Amino acid sequence: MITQKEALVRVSEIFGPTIQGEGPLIGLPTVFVRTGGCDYRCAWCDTLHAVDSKYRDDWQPMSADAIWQQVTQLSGGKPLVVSLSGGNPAIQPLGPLINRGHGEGYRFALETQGSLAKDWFADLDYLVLSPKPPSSGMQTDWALFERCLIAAGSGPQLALKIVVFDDADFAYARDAHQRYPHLPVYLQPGNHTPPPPDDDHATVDIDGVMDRMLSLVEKVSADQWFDVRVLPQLHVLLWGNKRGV
Ligand SMILES: C[S@@+](CC[C@H](N)C(=O)[O-])C[C@H]1O[C@@H](n2cnc3c(N)ncnc32)[C@H](O)[C@@H]1O
Ligand SMILES: Nc1nc2[nH]cc(C(=O)O)c2c(=O)[nH]1
Ligand code: SF4
Ligand SMILES: [Mg+2]
Repeated sequence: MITQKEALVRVSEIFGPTIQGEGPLIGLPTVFVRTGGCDYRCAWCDTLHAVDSKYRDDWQPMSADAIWQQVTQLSGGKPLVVSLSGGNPAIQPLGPLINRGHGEGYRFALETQGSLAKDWFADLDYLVLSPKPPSSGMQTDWALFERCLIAAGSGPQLALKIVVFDDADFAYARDAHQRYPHLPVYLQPGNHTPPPPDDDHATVDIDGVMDRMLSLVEKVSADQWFDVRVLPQLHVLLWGNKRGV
């Protein structure tokens, strides 16, 4: 008998329950599955330990079963939202994990930059697309982004979450909203003091982040951009750069 080898997921960390700190599900109790590896390298990435291949030895290849065991242990077997983040989780074969969790009443959200579309996006409950503004040093391929929307179809609830550091980023967010006026937009101020990957106790300049958030609110108001939400990274306000929260 031929048995098909199950594709393994490269996992950087699994943690929770905590609250979702960003975007449309902010405040909701959540378990995070953070995958390792990313096709981007944003200048200000706050999760380099799941991006830089220097840390790949820390990324465990895991089966859906093994991941699921940890998730259910953390949640005490009670269904909640599982947030798939990274790195870019779209690189990983996450379809079987999503199906497994749905069978037990869990819901799944995915955070991705929108550079890689997968058929299993249609199985998600929430797809949070976070295209990267100019300050990241990355360039958005909108055709690839579009493929993510097509793959998702009418399956998950969709949202755009855009990090804003400066005026050029704000203009980028405006443009993204014009491209996809049907998608709810969440703006979040950039953390200009992201942790170096080896030091999750690195201090955050919360005053600086809040200054940026305030100017974001002022820009939104001055622009009369009224169908948008401006949110902080709540977990950063609560725990700074600490990892695993
Ligand atoms: C670490 S990423 C992982 C998922 C995926 N690679 C992405 O970028 O959407 C999760 C979210 O954190 C945001 N993020 C990363 N670094 C940040 C920073 N320094 N300040 C604010 N948000 C940041 C990203 O833009 C993204 O919305
Ligand atoms: N609490 C909490 N909320 C988050 N929202 C997005 C996160 C991420 O790093 O992807 C994150 C995270 O790491 N922690
Ligand atoms: S796309 Fe996401 S995980 Fe990848 S480098 Fe950018 S912020 Fe970090
Ligand atoms: Mg983060």
